Amino acid sequence: MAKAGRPALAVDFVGGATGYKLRTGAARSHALLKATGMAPGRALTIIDATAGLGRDSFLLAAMGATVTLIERSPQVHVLLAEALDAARAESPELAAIVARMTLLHGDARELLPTLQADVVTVDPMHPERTKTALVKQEMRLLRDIVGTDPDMTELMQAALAARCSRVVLKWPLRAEALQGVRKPSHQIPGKTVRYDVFVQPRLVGPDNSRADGSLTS
Ligand SMILES: C[S@@+](CC[C@H](N)C(=O)[O-])C[C@H]1O[C@@H](n2cnc3c(N)ncnc32)[C@H](O)[C@@H]1O
Repeated sequence: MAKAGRPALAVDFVGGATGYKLRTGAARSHALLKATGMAPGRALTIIDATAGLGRDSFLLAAMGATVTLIERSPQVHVLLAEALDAARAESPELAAIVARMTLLHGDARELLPTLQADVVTVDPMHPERTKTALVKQEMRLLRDIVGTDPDMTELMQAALAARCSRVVLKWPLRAEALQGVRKPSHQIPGKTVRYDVFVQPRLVGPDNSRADGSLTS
């Protein structure tokens, strides 16, 4: 429930910032696309391990990816489910995007070992900035519900152990690297956040098969 005098947290794929990015074409040059390795004609499968307000997932699905969203907060999961339903009913274009999105409720640390995708994205709640006015209101509302994600290192370790070829961590531009997580392969800076990209070593099984089922020579 919203605190007195404060608006309630809302997830909106039809209007708002998400809709704006799509309408103006700004989505096509978004740094997240580069970080995930998306390119025209390259439809990736992506697991968004921290779905939150679903904006990153929606952007990726709108650009052609098939996205599995994982959210552990029951309240946020309900908001996401309702927003997906609303977008599905809004127009055939939005329904086509939503058809590429699958929402799961649960803890990604437990679900990731059961899933497989090209890319896993992780965007935990970022450390609070000293100038709290700079934190967008919707992030403050989200933090009131989900807290601070103190187990984000464990989540990153689960992501790095998952069956995927790339992990992307969204993190504040100038923040220290997460303790207990290996160095990223490279970083892609945005205006206020950066994307730490971890290219995964190719997994080869005892029978010379790779994680994707193909055989090594
Ligand atoms: C910063 S928000 C993500 C915002 C999202 N990238 C977006 O575009 O709206 C982080 C979200 O991840 C969720 N979360 C954190 N750790 C999680 C975990 N281990 N499993 C599932 N969800 C998790 C939190 O409940 C919160 O809703």
